[in-house]
Parts: sequence; structure tokens; C-alpha cells
Amino acid sequence: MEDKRQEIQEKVDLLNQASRAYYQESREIMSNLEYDKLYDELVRLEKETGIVLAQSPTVNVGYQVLSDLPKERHPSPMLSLDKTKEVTELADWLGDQKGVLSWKIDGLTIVLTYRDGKLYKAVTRGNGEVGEVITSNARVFKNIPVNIPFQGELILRGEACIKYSDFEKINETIEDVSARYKNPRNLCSGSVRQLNNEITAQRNVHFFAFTLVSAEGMDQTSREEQFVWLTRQGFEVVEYKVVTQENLSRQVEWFASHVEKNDVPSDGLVLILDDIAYGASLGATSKFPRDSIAFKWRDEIKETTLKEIEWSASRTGLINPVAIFEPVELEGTTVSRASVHNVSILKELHLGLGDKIEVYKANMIIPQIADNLTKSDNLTIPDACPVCGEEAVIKKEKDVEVLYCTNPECLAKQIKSLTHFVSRNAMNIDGLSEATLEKLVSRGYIKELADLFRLERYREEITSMEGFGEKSFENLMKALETARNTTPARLLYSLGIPNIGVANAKVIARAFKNKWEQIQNATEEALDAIDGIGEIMAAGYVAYFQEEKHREIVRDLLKELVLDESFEETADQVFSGKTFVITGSLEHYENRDALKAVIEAKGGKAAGSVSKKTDYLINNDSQSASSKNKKAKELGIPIITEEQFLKLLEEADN
Ligand SMILES: NC(=O)c1ccc[n+]([C@@H]2O[C@H](COP(=O)([O-])OP(=O)(O)OC[C@H]3O[C@@H](n4cnc5c(N)ncnc54)[C@H](O)[C@@H]3O)[C@@H](O)[C@H]2O)c1
Ligand SMILES: [Zn+2]
Repeated sequence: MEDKRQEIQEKVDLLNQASRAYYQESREIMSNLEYDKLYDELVRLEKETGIVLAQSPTVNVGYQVLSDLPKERHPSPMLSLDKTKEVTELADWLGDQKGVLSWKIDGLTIVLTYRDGKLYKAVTRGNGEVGEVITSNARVFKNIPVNIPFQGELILRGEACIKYSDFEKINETIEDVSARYKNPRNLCSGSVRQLNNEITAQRNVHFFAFTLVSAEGMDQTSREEQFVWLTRQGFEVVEYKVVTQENLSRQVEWFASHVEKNDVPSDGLVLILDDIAYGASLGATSKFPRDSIAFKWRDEIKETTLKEIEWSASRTGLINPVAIFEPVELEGTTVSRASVHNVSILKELHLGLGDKIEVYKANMIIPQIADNLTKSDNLTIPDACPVCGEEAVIKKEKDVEVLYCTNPECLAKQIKSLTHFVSRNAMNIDGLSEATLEKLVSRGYIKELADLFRLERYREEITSMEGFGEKSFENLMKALETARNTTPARLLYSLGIPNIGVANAKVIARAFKNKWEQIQNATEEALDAIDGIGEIMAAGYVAYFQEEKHREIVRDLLKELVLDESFEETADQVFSGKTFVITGSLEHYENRDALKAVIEAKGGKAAGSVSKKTDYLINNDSQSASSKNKKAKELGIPIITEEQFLKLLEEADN
């Protein structure tokens, strides 16, 4: 008995510790599957021994709300939901009643109060007893009406959430990498509970109503009727189906088959009795209302064998373990990899190659390891980054151990520069989106720029990647072959040297007659002598090529590229035979000499006064009363702005 009591105490402590992290800090120290399993074990032990500790999560919705936001007590406690994983139990529970079945949205529950047709107050569920007042934040949710036709007091509950399609995009914009969120629910919680609603506004928070608590003077009798009414008031209501025992399993099937397509994160379904009065008559336990029940996906669990751990470096610098296992069918698709998230989880699972592991899809979507049955613990954590080979170290972030690449120039952290490298004016490689590049880098197929041209070796792996079939691979191979034949100017631009844009790259390449050796070894003086290249630019350029690692990048690239170093003196003389006159103040060019130099470099002439021989007058103010302007007009000579001149230059260059 003492042992059992001890076990209960330990489980209570562990569950409470997890809840504290989950609710207060928007982070997870264990998976929901693990949490629910522990919880079920605790329920079993409590039943067996008859002991229920005061702190037990089975009797408390409880965790303290510890934020700087103002607090408010709910008029009646907001409870949790009883749960089942069996459709038959769900059907028994429904009996001969009509019910409303909807997504159990995985976000943050909010209570809204409207008065006189206006949003008056928004409060989070908090610990069920006391919530946080977030009215100004709710006002900037994407789809919430701030004015509604109904004028009486209206109280409703719903879930605030961030859609999957927004999650990645928004998370990326959070500069402090360690402050980024693990899943949409965490991000939503962090976004809704902000002191500054400007941040909330940027996070695309959506609100889906699921319970009408009260509407002054209204007396609806059915939940379905309430949903329809709420829709008319301008609310988006959670997607739902009306069910009876007869069609229940079919409707559950419908939801199951739509989980993957659903952009709104969900972690199961909720079934509520349609008859409001009957539901209310059933009352509630200390933790659950009796008029509704949650349905959790069974989480089909399969046993398989761990083949390897892939260390996946991301742009955040984190190198996260991914388990690669013998393929298994899970919820209708073949799965062979699951993120292990971080070093702590890897250690807790005592993973080793050849281990028998159990895998499932969390919320029917994300593959996870549920358990390790053999725990051989034979892995070594790498001490070098799989992408750049530089030192990788284990860091502790809020009790969680993560592996981190110490090299600031690691390609994994430079996805943006890789995206630049393949862009149209650079290497012009079609079919490589930022997301694809990130995947290829994280899997170790691209460790340096030159590897892009060697992707053929990973044909098998890449064609089996999600969303990347034979056809797109073939297209990519073709695009690479075309891109391989390139010019020194493109290569120079694609390296992403500070301040060297398309135009500058062209000017420099031209100045060195397209000879790469000379381009790369240009001295500051030589660069400085080129029109349009300033001192600072020249210094940055030279510094770039002085670094051995940059020279190595280029050396390796040159092995893959076919550079066209031919040079025709006149080919670029696009203004040959043309005479320009410049007047008025300039915006783009520093002074007239700079503009003159460009004209001359292109074979043109810059004259001092307008005559019949003039082809263009460059003047930003065509209305000015200057004599040159007047003369040009008299002679019918086109007057162009700098902007138009640049266009001319660009058109001629292409
Ligand atoms: N991973 C962890 O460390 C950890 C810690 C604590 C809790 N948890 C997870 O949280 C669960 C318990 O959370 P809980 O008690 O906050 O909530 P719950 O799972 O009991 O869900 C009930 C709540 O869901 C919300 N909801 C969403 N959509 C709804 C809909 N369509 N209709 C009605 N209600 C809807 C409501 O606010 C309702 O109160 C656990 O089962 C576990 O999975 C995980
Ligand atoms: Zn690295």
C-alpha cells in the first residue's frame, strides 16, 4: 500500500509539473500521449487504492495563472471534458439523444461577452476558476466581430487558434530563435496572452465559437439552433455535424478522413447533447460537465525497428534527431521517420540502433515515437554539425538539452543565401523553393553550394520525399544542367557578397573582361577605379575573397560550373553612337560625372549642350524652365528621367 501511495504521489507530481509547463509557459515536457497515459494510470491507481490526493489532476482543472495580465474569476468554473477513445462508448453515451459532433480545436479557450452589440470583454479559460482578461487582444483576432446585431448581453465560449498554414510562417518571424514555438497551440497561447496587442495582431489568431453560454432574453432549446444563431451574429462556429446513434460512427469516420486536410489544429472531437435543458439537468462532476464528452483518436500504434538517427540541422542552428525506422502503415499512410525533437527526449527514450520502437501519429498527423521496447541506448550524439562539420555542442534551454551548431556561417543557418543563390538573376535554378532547400539541407544532401549540382546522387532519397516525385526530380536535374552553364557576372552575384547586386556584378565582371581569376583577385584599387564601385564596396569585396572558406566555396563551385569567360569589347556598347545631355539635379547617381561614366562605359557620349546631335536629354524635372529643356523641346529631343535612363540601360543589357 505504501508503495502504491508513493506511486500515486509521484504521478501526481509529474502530471502537475507537465501541466504547469503546458499551461503557464506554453511548452511541453512530455507528449500528450504520454500525459494521457500517465493520467489513465493515475485514475486506475486511485480507483484501486481509494486514495485521491488533494493535488491530483483527476480532481483539479488546477494550475495557477502566472502572467502579468489582469485576472478575473469566472462566474462558474470552466471545466475539462471526460474522454473516450471508443466509438462504441461514444454511442452508448449518446443513447437515444441527438448530439452535435465537432472538432476539438487545439488552441486556447476564450470566453467572450458582448453588451449593446459590442465586444465588451474577453477572458481566457485560465485555470478554469480564474482567467486572464485579454479584451484588447481579442479585438485583433482575424475573424471576431466587434459589433453584432444582437443588443442584449451575450456570453459565448470558443477556441482561439492559429492555423497550420500560418504557424510556420509566423514562427519564423520571431527573431529570438529560442522563443519560437513548437506547435500551433503553443504559438496561439503565446500570441493571445500578450501584453501588447500589436503582437497578437500579427499572429493571425482565429476564433471558433463552440458554446453559447447565455443570450439575454433568448431561450434556445437546441445546440444546433444556437450554432445557426451565432453564425448569423457574425461568428465563425466550429465545424460540426448533427449526429444520432444511428449515423454516429459514419460521422466520426468523416472527421477522421478530414483530419489531415483540416487547417485548424484539432486534438479530437467533442460530442455535446443537442437538447440544452436535458443536458443541463445532468449536472457536472467536479471536473467534467455531463452534457458533453471528448473523443480522442485511438492513435494507432505500430511496432517497428529503428534503423538510424538522422541529425537534422535547421536554420535556427538547432540540430534535431529524427528517427528513421522500417516503414509502417499508420492511419492510412506509410511512415518511416519521426522527429525525436531534442537530445533530452532521445536520452529519455534510451534509443539505440536496432531497437524495437512503437510509433503513432499524434492527433492523426504528426509521427511520433510512443515507446522504446528494447532501450539499447547505443547512440553517440555527434560533436560535429552534419551540414558544416564544425563543432556542435549541447546546450540547456529551460531544462531541455538541445544540440546546436556553433558555426554562424553554417549553410543550414543560411537558407536565405541559398535561396538567393538559386534565384532568377543568380544561378536561375527553377523548382527549388525555400522550403525544399531547407529540407535538402536538413537532410544533409546540401552541405555547400556546389552540392546543389550534385543532387543526382540522392535521386532515390529525394524522389521518395513527400511532394517530390520522379517528375519534379527530372525537371530539377534539367534546370541544374542549364544553370551549370553560366557567366562570371551571375556567379559573382549569386555569392551574395555584401553590396554586390546584379548591376555591380555585371560592371565588375566587365571591368575584368569576364576572367574569373581576375574578378576574384581584384584589388581594392582596381575596384575603386571602376565607375559605380565605391571604397566601402571595394573593401567588403576584397575582404570576402580573402577568407579561405569563401575561396573554397568558389573553388568547389567552379568544379561544377561551366563558366563562359568569353568577352567581346563591343558587345556591351549598347549606347554606341548615342549622345546624352544631363541637366538638373540627380537622385540615383551621385553626380553628373558618375552618370557620364556609365554612359561612356556603354559606348555613348555625354555632351555639354543640347543640339541636333543629341539623342536624349536626361532631366528629372521635364517641366523645368531651364534653357536645355526648352531647346530639347524645340528640337523634339526626348527628355527622360534617371528612372527611364536606368530602364533603357537594363533593357539594353538583357
Ligand atoms: N503534454 C503535456 O505535458 C500536457 C499537460 C497537460 C495537459 N495536456 C493535454 O491537455 C489535455 C487536458 O486538457 P484540458 O483539460 O485543458 O482540456 P480537455 O482536453 O479536457 O478539453 C476540454 C476543452 O476543450 C475545449 N474545446 C475545444 N474545442 C471544443 C469544442 N468543439 N467543443 C467544446 N469544447 C472544446 C474546451 O475549452 C474544453 O474545456 C490532456 O488530455 C493532455 O492531452 C498535456
Ligand atoms: Zn553547422
